[in-house]
Amino acid sequence: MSEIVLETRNLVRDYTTAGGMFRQAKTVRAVKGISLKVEKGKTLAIVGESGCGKSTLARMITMIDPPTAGDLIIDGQKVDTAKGVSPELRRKVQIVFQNPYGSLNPRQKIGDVLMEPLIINSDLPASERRHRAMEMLKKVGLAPEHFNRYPHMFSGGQRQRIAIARALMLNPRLLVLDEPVSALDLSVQAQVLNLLADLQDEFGLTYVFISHDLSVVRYIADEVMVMYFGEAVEYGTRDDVFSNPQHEYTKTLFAATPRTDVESIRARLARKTAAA
Ligand SMILES: Nc1ncnc2c1ncn2[C@@H]1O[C@H](COP(=O)(O)OP(=O)(O)OP(=O)(O)O)[C@@H](O)[C@H]1O
Repeated sequence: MSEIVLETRNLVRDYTTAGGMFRQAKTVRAVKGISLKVEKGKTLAIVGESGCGKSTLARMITMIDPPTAGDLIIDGQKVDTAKGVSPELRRKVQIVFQNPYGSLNPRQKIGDVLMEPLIINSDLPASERRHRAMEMLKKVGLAPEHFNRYPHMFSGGQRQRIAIARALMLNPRLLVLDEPVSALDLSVQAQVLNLLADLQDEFGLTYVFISHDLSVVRYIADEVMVMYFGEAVEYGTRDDVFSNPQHEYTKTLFAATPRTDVESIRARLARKTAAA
């Protein structure tokens, strides 16, 4: 039987902007009732143009920003969204942001970046924390000597690997990836996407992958949701959505998007690695 790691039922998020002397307070419904289910080990990609509510949905799933209404169910358990994030939820659900420059503290060595979640959320002894951080560095394709270096000493792709490693330190069930490769060069994008695919296989991870890049989505997703003005206008398997889009907006989006070919870069990288 399939195991559902993430379910949302009618998630809604309203934002109220403050009023002023000449302005009335206004409420904007950024997400208008999103329902979805993601099975263990699968990737749901959320696509749509800027401002359609993708990041708001990501922030609700990770409880950075609690929903205004609706249900959030993680591993079959309804989250009490009024109570804020429990330590259990923090362990199970992690997020990786687009900007690896902004998400790492420049004054913290990489080893400390990786060990921090364990200090806050576990009672592992220091030697074990260090061992786990070293192991995770290797898993994301970095080396033990990187442990004592600072973020500015790494390239963009390496920094994103560090952010992914940090997100995995607590063995989460669900990883929300908010445009994780958008800030990277195309060839580096392919490497990071490969890494994410490998880590998913190794750890049985479930992904919610937010992106505006359809070639990336075509490569990484099992299922695709297309959002438009806070609503899901399309939701289905990747092949169904790509080969037979139903909604006018999706048809226009697909027609307007040039295909940057991440898949061909991936194939080239695979050939290079095989030849090395
Ligand atoms: N904190 C906030 N206060 C007020 N309005 C907000 C806030 N966050 C988001 N919004 C509004 O909610 C809507 C959805 O924004 P959101 O950032 O989720 O879209 P997005 O699809 O992720 O866009 P992008 O790809 O540009 O990040 C937008 O109209 C945005 O202006």
